[in-house]
Amino acid sequence: MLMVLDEVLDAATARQYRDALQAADWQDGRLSAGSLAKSVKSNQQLEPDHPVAAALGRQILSRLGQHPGFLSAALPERIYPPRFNRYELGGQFGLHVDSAVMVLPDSLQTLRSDLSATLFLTEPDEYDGGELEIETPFGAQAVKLAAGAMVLYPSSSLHRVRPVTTGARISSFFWIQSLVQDDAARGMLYDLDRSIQGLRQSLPAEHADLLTLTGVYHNLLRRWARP
Ligand SMILES: O=C(O)CCC(=O)C(=O)O
Ligand SMILES: [Fe+2]
Repeated sequence: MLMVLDEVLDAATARQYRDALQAADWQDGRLSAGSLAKSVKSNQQLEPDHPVAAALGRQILSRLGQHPGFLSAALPERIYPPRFNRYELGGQFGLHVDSAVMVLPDSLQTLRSDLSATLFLTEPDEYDGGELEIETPFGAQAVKLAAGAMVLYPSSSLHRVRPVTTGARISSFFWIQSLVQDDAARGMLYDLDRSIQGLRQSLPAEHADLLTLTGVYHNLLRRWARP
């Protein structure tokens, strides 16, 4: 399931982030690529412990922790500390698949990548190209979002970033280990949760059907969650 979350950051905050990032010192993205990605990757990244990256990464995590749509869609167990990349002057990231298991920085803990995320920090009209193209069972989907919006997609998908031919595309990217590993099960829980939230707008809180559906949601999550 491919999911777009609008306004993870409001436009003004995204602009502040972009300005702070533009002024930071970037390094070749190949330095952090695995052997497959290295051959197809031409972009720039900030070092994980760069002070700007560390500060903005913490702010993004705290926003996500309060974002009902993100929590419901991702059911996050662990989140990789957000990283930042920039593509310009024809920079791109060819077709690849993300590593399945990652070691969390400064820790011996691992993270299984269930979901990959890109949070766009530059507006679509600031650059040409730069679409994140994700292969899905229904064909390739090209994603290019407003600054502050984020896409979540299964880490099992092949994906690429098309060359940025003018301007610069700056984003944050990271991975999520979900409490519910199976994409289809997670998608059904998301649909159920959204329907329950919708019914809550029009039904009394103690409506018997609403209580039953809420119980079904939690009991399915209890059955499928694997912390
Ligand atoms: O820049 C993006 O949107 C995606 C980056 C990516 O695919 C990766 O770093 O593995
Ligand atoms: Fe990737």
